[in-house]
Amino acid sequence: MAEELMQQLRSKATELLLREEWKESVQTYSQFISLCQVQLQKARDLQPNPDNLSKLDKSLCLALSNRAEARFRLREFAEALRDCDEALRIESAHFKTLLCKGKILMNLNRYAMALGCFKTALVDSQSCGSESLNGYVEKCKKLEFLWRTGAFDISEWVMNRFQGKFPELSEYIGPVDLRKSEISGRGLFATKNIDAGTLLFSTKAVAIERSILGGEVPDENAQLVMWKNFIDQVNNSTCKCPKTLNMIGKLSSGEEECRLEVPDIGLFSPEAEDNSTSLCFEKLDTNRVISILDVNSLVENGVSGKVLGKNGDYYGIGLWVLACFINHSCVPNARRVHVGDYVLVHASRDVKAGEEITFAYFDVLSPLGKRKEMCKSWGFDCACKRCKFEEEISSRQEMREVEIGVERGMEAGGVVFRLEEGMKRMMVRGKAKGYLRSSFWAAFFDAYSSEKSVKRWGRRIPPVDSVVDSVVEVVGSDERVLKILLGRLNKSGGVVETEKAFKVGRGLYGKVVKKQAMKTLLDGLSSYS
Ligand SMILES: C[S@@+](CC[C@H](N)C(=O)[O-])C[C@H]1O[C@@H](n2cnc3c(N)ncnc32)[C@H](O)[C@@H]1O
Repeated sequence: MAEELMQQLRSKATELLLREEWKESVQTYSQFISLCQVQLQKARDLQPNPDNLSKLDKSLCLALSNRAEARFRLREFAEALRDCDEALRIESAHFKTLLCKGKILMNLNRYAMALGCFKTALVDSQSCGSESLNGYVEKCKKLEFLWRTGAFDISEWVMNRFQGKFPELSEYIGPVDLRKSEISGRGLFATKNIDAGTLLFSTKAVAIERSILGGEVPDENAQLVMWKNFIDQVNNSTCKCPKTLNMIGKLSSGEEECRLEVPDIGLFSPEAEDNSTSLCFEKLDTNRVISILDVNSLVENGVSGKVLGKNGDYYGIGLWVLACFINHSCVPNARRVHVGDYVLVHASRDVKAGEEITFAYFDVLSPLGKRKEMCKSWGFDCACKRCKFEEEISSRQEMREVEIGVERGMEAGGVVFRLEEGMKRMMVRGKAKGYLRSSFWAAFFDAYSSEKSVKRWGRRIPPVDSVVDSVVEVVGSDERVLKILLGRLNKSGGVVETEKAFKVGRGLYGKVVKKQAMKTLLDGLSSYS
């Protein structure tokens, strides 16, 4: 009777699996597995018949393996892994299970462990002769190497004008660590001296919601739908994966950041184990999820971000957990490049060991007043060195004169001239000069963009090079600054300027774009008006 029922359930579950009806297949396999486990127990207790036991064990192992495959397709990775481990306890070299476990681990970016599974399966695969297994081994080796070394290279894809598949990327944590921040709560810090363009980390989104939002005024309804879908996705991920739940639980929801614990950066490594032994874990309250997303989600085309290979109307919002620990500064030193579901964060200028890694949450090539407004909309007051310095000199006559010039629509060259003269009188030097040039960048940009203006103001305004140097020293590489530099390069074309353009380009796109591909990007930028 029981045998007959088991037979029926097994046939039905297999059929559902073949029809790719994953959810129903999981349900039917679960019924089969429960029944099989009861039968096994009975067989052990009552009539220890080795043949019968072995037959039941084999059936159970295969059912667990198939349920794992269905759960994998449903992206229920934690449960799928549990099934694999249970199946492997019955038969340690079960080919199908090893393959499935390897695929799950690869999806979780746990490359070293995945490679272990594929290699064990390979030993046993002579009889199976699996070509796809060799493919997995090769892919996994490559990703494991990237994860260990951070030696990313997206040049080929860039040179193909972003056509075809995204380059294969892995997660990676470079020379950074999490510590208490003087800015607010926790922050990310450089653990050694880093030069512009160095990859700091790469991480895959927990969730991303994308849409094409065209038009001048973004459609509010479409944005609301996106936001709702995004929250659902995050809730879904936390329900399916205890590690994701644990990571998201560590993020700030905006209150009393100074009291938040500093998590070990290892928690965000793909190789970190889920430290929950059971799958019964607490859910995050939806209101808390919303607050966490409010504080931590990033738009793909943010001021310090660049989405490669997408058009202008494209809009994406996502959650990349390690990036959530990066505080804002008006003197930022990091940028991000979005490639597929990954975000690659790199230094946008040279960074010293121990320095905090910071993003520009908004356009920092803007004056103090505007930056203060933007900070307010983010819910904090910025207390960076640049803001403090500008606050201190804001009442000086020289600064008032520059502001009046801007307010009254004075010619850009005139504003630049007033600012430079004012800085001389106030004896503003070094980095502080870069602070003010960055704040009045719009005037510099306009003054250098027009031939007429350059001719008219001639030597009364500083050369492009020195302004670019001081602005990049303060805010790191920026597309608008690079465009001005490239405009100048098109006219003069010197070796020094070319080298400088490449260095600023590295700060903008990161060293993951090598020289030839960088040239493609720079050419695109200089032809874009
Ligand atoms: C993405 S989180 C950054 C990490 C956060 N400090 C933590 O401990 O999790 C963004 C939040 O950090 C705080 N924050 C970031 N930059 C700041 C700044 N320059 N000044 C004050 N607070 C800042 C704000 O509370 C903001 O909502």
